[in-house]
Amino acid sequence: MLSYLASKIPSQMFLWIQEDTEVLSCQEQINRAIYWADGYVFVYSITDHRSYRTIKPLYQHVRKIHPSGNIPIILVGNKTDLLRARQVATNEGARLANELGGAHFEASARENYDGVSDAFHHMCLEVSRAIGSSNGEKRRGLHLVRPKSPNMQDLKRRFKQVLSSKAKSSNTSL
Ligand SMILES: Nc1nc2c(ncn2[C@@H]2O[C@H](COP(=O)(O)OP(=O)(O)OP(=O)(O)O)[C@@H](O)[C@H]2O)c(=O)[nH]1
Repeated sequence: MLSYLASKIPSQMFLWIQEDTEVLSCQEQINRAIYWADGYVFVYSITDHRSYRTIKPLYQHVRKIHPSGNIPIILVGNKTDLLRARQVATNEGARLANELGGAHFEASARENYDGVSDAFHHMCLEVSRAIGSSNGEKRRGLHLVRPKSPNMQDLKRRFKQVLSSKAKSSNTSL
């Protein structure tokens, strides 16, 4: 879920976060959750090309935290029910997934749960394969404390607050 949330955050957000002491802990929480995740589901909307372009910087952020790169990822293009509003072609999604080393899915969370379920089923198989082959070694040399219980709703609310306060301050400085 973290990656889902993260996929909605503009890449510049990470820079803003670094500049803002109050929000630093928020970034830290995100980084911890990234560190501890067993797999990543990157979600974009097929009706919003900007959301698609956000995936790569987010993936690079994840790779900074996991330089080895052998963490399961999948890429999901959501909102396939909105046929006429499509801005991201299926082959664009497939190409990016291939570049990032993961599988590509398209789904409509509104229409039915089959596509969502297929994507998560695939992710679960990949995660169990990765955990099975890691021999319990994965988290040795731990440098980040495991988050107790990431509250994604709270994180999302805080991100929205930060975005709106940044928007307000840039409006007033114009
Ligand atoms: N048509 C359609 N709408 C969807 C689909 N998935 C989500 N939505 C709608 O998209 C909007 C945002 O969905 P949320 O679940 O709130 O996702 P979010 O991450 O908060 O999205 P943003 O607020 O847009 O960043 C809601 O109005 C949902 O009903 C989908 O597959 N198809």
